[in-house]
Amino acid sequence: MANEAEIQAMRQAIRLAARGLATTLPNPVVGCVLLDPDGTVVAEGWHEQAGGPHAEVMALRAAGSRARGTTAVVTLEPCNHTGRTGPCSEALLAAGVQKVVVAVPDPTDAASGGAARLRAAGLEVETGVLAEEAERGLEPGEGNEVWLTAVRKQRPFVTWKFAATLDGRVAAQDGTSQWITSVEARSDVHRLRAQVDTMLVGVGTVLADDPLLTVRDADGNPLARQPLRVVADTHNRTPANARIRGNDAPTWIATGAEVGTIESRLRTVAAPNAAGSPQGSGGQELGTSGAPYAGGTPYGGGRRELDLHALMRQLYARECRHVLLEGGPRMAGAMVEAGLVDRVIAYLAPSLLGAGPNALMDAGITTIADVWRLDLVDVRQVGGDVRVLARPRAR
Ligand SMILES: Nc1nc(O)c(N)c(N[C@@H]2O[C@H](COP(=O)(O)O)[C@@H](O)[C@H]2O)n1
Repeated sequence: MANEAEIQAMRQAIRLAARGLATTLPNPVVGCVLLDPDGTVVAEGWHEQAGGPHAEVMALRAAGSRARGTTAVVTLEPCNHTGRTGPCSEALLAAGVQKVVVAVPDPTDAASGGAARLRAAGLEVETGVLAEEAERGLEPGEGNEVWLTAVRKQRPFVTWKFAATLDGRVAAQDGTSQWITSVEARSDVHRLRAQVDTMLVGVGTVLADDPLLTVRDADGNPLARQPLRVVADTHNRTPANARIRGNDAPTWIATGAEVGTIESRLRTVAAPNAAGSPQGSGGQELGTSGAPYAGGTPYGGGRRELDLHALMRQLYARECRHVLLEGGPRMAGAMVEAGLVDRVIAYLAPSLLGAGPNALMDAGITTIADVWRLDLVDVRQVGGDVRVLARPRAR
């Protein structure tokens, strides 16, 4: 059983870990606190960036010779491998640490085994201490959930973000959409973008909005570290002069050539109400090109559509761990239907449009029994808008 001092130290380690949220990908966020036998904090450390020292090594360096005889309280099982840096299990042993308290086991084949190694060397090792808090965060979205989910599922964690009016519209009937939400909400989105390594949009969004999709500071200047911008575009319709092709950040136009496409059955839908489905026509849904749209998991106009699961696997292989899905409604629908959305962040403006596209279209849900239910994680006001953070329930 962890004692009170160790539990308090774990809370602090979780807070420390969160300092790395915008800098550690593709690595986890990890925090470490060293306690002396009285429960007094000797030193702290956190993982700052991939390739840099791990949290345990940072704490050991800060403690120096005072590390001997301490208890290391760490949010992720100490690694037991040589990757970009050496094994933390050996560093803890060499420093003379007596006990190790861990929140979450390392799920990777490569690095796990630290707890067993330390036990084999005679140390007391306790695991599972504040595991839920370490994974989910003390503040919503500030834990190691992104990395843990990505590694467990072998695909990037996907956050779907949208901004809409209270009646769920993401644009007006004429297609105009700037700006639905307040300047504060838009700044909040840039904080979110800074925490991801990939941004994904459908080509419809590129054609409609010509977005830049970079991370910018409060003055509008691009940050040094920019996520990879990915456009799902099976029909190669991203214009040559689209802003997303600019040099501000890396871009991948995913046409299917590298990812693969799948053939999908044609889905007919009930005659839509004109306001809710601008492309709807006489009961058969049309693709963005006007060709019959083949619904289902894939996305794109016509029958040849991007294999979204393959796209996620490819992104994972490129070391992408956190995808921010930024639009549009059909892309979001395809991702939801594919079971590829792990978190939803909605910015809702206290305004109404009454017509125009909805945030989510054609997610393969036709009856209320199949409604996509989510758990509310956090609701707060941002500027003049409301931000809702929700997590899908397992289906
Ligand atoms: N326990 C622990 N503390 C940290 O601070 C960490 N960054 C990790 N990461 C684990 O080690 C792998 C990365 O190792 P390199 O940075 O390449 O040396 C990472 O995949 C985790 O399993 N663990």
